Amino acid sequence: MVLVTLKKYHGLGNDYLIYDPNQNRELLQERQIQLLCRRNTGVGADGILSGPVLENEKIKVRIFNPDGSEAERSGNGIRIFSKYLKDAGYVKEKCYELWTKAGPVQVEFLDEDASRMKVDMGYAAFGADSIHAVGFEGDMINESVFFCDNFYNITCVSMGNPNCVVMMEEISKNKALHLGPYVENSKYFPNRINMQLCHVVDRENIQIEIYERGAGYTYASGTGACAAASAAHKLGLVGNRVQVHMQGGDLLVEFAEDDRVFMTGPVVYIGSITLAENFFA
Ligand SMILES: N[C@@H](CCC[C@H](N)C(=O)O)C(=O)O
Repeated sequence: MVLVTLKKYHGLGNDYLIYDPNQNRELLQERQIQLLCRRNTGVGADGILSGPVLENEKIKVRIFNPDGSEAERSGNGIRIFSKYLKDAGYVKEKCYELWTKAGPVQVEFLDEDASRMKVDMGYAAFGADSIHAVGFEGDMINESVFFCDNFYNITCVSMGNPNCVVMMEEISKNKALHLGPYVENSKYFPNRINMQLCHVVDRENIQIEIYERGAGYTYASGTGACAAASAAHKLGLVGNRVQVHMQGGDLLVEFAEDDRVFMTGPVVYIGSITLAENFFA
């Protein structure tokens, strides 16, 4: 009898399952990830964090979208996985380094129960090559691009993973649901892309709606928040400290003197799940 156990956490309503290979026997296959993430017939999640894999003194995590594809990075995923590492006793320090497919990030726990963290997300990159965009050269800042029904002003940002920030006067969930699939699967982005609709409220506040690659509409995104704030910062629309307002709540994004990006926000533990023996059958 093989019992599969998972933990569930969320960051501002962006929910993830933790699959710890040290507690379970086998690695999850693409089809199993899809089944687990289904809202009505599975456990339901915006993604799966598989780890920790402990190698050469590095702590590694793999990030999977609900369609089974692997993401290079996830901001909420990093905070969620960090809380799990604390809760499960893997990490005892106040600061530690976590390795994602896109390289390492530095995490600082801001309180005893690891429910709030500040993460050094590295630098935003705006080059077409950093998101493997086709048909563009150099930085993709404030480009007018046609998607489905209209021209949109976009700024593309790699936060380790690819993001397309669409600047708009008014944003809504319906607009994200309408435009998201066209942007995600556009011919310009053969690796697909995450989309953020972004409304700049003032120099300290922006509002975003998110449509994620491999996941669809989500309540919040850490890399999405950093990408949108970075786009607004690059365009000179915001200062060095930006509150990013999303359906699920707010993340603070800060820029250092050299434009290094820091993300601060919460994580909540939901519970532990043991799958029915025949769940994958
Ligand atoms: N929810 C995330 C981003 C997850 C990965 C994304 N869907 C991708 O494929 O890049 C976040 O909080 O950053």
